[in-house]
Amino acid sequence: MIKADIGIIGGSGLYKMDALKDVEEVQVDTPFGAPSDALIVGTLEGTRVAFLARHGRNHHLMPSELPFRANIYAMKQLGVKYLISASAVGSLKEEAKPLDMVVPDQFIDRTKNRISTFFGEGIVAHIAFGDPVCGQLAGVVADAIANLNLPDVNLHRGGTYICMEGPAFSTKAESNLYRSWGATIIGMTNLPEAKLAREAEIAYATLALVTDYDCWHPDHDSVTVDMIIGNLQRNAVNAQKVIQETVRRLSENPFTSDAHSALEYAILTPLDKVPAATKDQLNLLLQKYL
Ligand SMILES: CSC[C@H]1O[C@H](OP(=O)(O)O)[C@H](O)[C@@H]1O
Ligand SMILES: Nc1ncnc2[nH]cnc12
Repeated sequence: MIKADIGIIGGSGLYKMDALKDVEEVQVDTPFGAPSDALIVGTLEGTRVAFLARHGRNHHLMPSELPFRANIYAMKQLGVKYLISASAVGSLKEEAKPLDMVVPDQFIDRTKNRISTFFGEGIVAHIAFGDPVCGQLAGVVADAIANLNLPDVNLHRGGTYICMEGPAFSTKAESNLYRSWGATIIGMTNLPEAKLAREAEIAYATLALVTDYDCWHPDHDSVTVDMIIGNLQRNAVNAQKVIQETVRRLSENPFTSDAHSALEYAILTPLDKVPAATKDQLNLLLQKYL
């Protein structure tokens, strides 16, 4: 059975991890369909890790098309306990410059069209989500960034990530509205992942890599893909260094997170009243509570 302790989801620009050794490509099937791509399981800093390109290795899936449930369930099937999500983001604050890294601690949901729960079909659960990322894992990621001292990269500990539907970027009115809410960064992918990871009792943290100033900044042109391609490439190199350092630190100091028992008091439906087909489908999440 192929196993990995740490999962890595690579976003725009990060389609592979060059430093992985003893690599196996695993086609994982889940009750929620196929993930975005094969999972690449390999050794990094002596630990087995599983890498998944969120949009597929050729970036063929839009944010609204991503199989979020399959992606998180596939990680769970491999035994992943810690999940690091690398993501390209626009900046909503002057001080968060392109190439900077933000480790957010909050999200605001502006998506319209995402399935963000494994529950339903005869079972109801409400996970606590006041602190949507695992503070311990976020701390390890932030410490890794601080320790690396990458040129032209400032670290921002904490901040709010607006998750919009896309695929079009925001209007200036929207961008300024999010700024008035005090948000730090904007992207299109991380909130459904964070919710599903919490339901799957996987500790989740975001490594947000700033590519642009969205469209609010008077001294910068509005974001276009063409404009951010160079930053995506530089960010991908930096992200791999941060992920490697994070994995090294995690392997040396593994921890138990509240996320690892998130379902303990979340399920309202008596488990003996849950339809058998639903119980089967969610077996991996429910087995420890049966
Ligand atoms: C490359 S511009 C928009 C695109 O980038 C972000 O992707 P990811 O979060 O997967 O790194 C953003 O969410 C959009 O999908
Ligand atoms: N400005 C932006 N808005 C939404 N997602 C992004 N990903 C990178 N830059 C972005």
